[in-house]
Amino acid sequence: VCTSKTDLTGKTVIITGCNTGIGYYVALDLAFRNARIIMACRNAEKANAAKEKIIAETGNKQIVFQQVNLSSLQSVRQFAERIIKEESRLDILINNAGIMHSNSLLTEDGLTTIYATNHFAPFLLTNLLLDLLQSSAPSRVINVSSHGHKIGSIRFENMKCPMLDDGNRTYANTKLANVLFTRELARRTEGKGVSTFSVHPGFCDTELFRFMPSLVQALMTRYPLMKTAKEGAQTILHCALSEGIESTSGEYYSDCKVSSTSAKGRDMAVAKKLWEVL
Ligand SMILES: NC(=O)C1=CN([C@@H]2O[C@H](COP(=O)(O)OP(=O)(O)OC[C@H]3O[C@@H](n4cnc5c(N)ncnc54)[C@H](OP(=O)(O)O)[C@@H]3O)[C@@H](O)[C@H]2O)C=CC1
Ligand SMILES: CC1=C(/C=C/C(C)=C/C=C/C(C)=C/C=O)C(C)(C)CCC1
Repeated sequence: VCTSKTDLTGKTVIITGCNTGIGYYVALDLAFRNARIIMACRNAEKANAAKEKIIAETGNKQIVFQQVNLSSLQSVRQFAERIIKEESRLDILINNAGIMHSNSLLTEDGLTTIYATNHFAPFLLTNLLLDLLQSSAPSRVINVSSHGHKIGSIRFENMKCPMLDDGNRTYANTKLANVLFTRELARRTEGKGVSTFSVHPGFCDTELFRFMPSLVQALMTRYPLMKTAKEGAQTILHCALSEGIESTSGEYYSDCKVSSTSAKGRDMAVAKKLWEVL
């Protein structure tokens, strides 16, 4: 459990995909801490309903919805432009949104939807907002990854269109990209007041598994060690709020402590090369 007492009065936070699941509970907790929260979500109806719930529960009226579809690079660029124009500061960026489904869908940019949403969008968004994060330092970027990254690998030759790659595990590959992106981002922002962490939230009962067969979903929810979405929010909150963890920038966290990644998750040559794709 995140035990930080940090208050966020005067601070601005962006959380992607926070109308439901783990992101919702991150937003709710940070609203209790008086943050100005920008809910970066794709569905206006769902986002506004979640926003009203958070305002009603916390009394914090500084909750704003800004529409973004993370499976569209144009939408990500437009969102970042609006933020840069309208916001004077950005203290915490939480790249939480993610999807897990078949990789046969392609975006308008010709990317596999799952790779576009889980890796290319947070990669692009963070880089577009980096100057604002740096001018607001000390600031933080949290990238929500998964232990699933441990069976992932990065294949640059078909990263944009992995459906051509038989035997791929696209979700796991995107989560490995999150781990590596975080490590290289930490290297690039060293000494600039921006800290970044990748997080495994735990195996949580959320809508992430909505595209799986209902029988599998039913079996999963009977798994006794499954966390609630609120429990899944804790490590993200720890990385966003805890004092004195800046020296671990770039690391991967699970259960509110630094955790180990796969060997591929420590390959800095691959991490650096991520900046050459897109
Ligand atoms: N649940 C688990 O066991 C685990 C989850 N994770 C990670 O945690 C993160 C949160 O997932 P979780 O809460 O479980 O899942 P949910 O499906 O409950 O929430 C995902 C959120 O992402 C949003 N989203 C999806 N696609 C887009 C898009 N194109 N543009 C904008 N927003 C989008 C969803 O919006 P909408 O409601 O409109 O679909 C939703 O708000 C993900 O990165 C996931 O990979 C990691 C390990 C385990
Ligand atoms: C498939 C399946 C199971 C396990 C699923 C697990 C462990 C999923 C983990 C998913 C993660 C970590 C996703 C997020 O990144 C159970 C419940 C054992 C039994 C029912 C079928």
